Amino acid sequence: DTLPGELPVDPYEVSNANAGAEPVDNPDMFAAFHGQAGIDRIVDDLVDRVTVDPRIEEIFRASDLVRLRRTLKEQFCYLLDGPCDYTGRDMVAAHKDQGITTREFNALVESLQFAMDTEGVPFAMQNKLIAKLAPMKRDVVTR
Ligand code: HEM
Repeated sequence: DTLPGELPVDPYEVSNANAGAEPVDNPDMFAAFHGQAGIDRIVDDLVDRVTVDPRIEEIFRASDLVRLRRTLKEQFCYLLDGPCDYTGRDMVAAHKDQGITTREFNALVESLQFAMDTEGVPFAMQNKLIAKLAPMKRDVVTR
């Protein structure tokens, strides 16, 4: 559910299909990310990094970071086959007005890798999440 401080958004259909991929087919992934607490730390670290990264911070200036943290935590938990549903918007809708480039996409992935390293997620498990996210590039990158 929405958290205190979240800004309202236009109505949309809530569905796990909005997460952009099916969960990983690996029962060890959720534990490898240290469960919901680990995912929460990774997402918070990721958002902290991208919002100060001079390559991309401007893109996040107008966004609702309370909502972004919540929906990213849900999405990662869902994709890692954890006990979550994703309630956010689909990847096209979430990124369509942002003019994101491939370089900017790669900058965010780099921050995610730092965040997963900091959490101590094994490299092979990191790569399985990255492999889930990589095809979403076509929905996120618009220029
Ligand atoms: C595969 C990579 C990515 C994933 C999985 C992802 C995921 C998400 C999610 C779950 C949301 C929130 C959806 C909602 O509010 O309902 C979101 C919003 C957003 N994303 Fe991404 N994202 C990705 C790449 C990027 C990149 C590369 C950038 C910029 C460099 C970016 C910038 C943003 C911004 C600024 C918002 C907030 C939009 C708003 O305030 O309306 N995202 N993203």
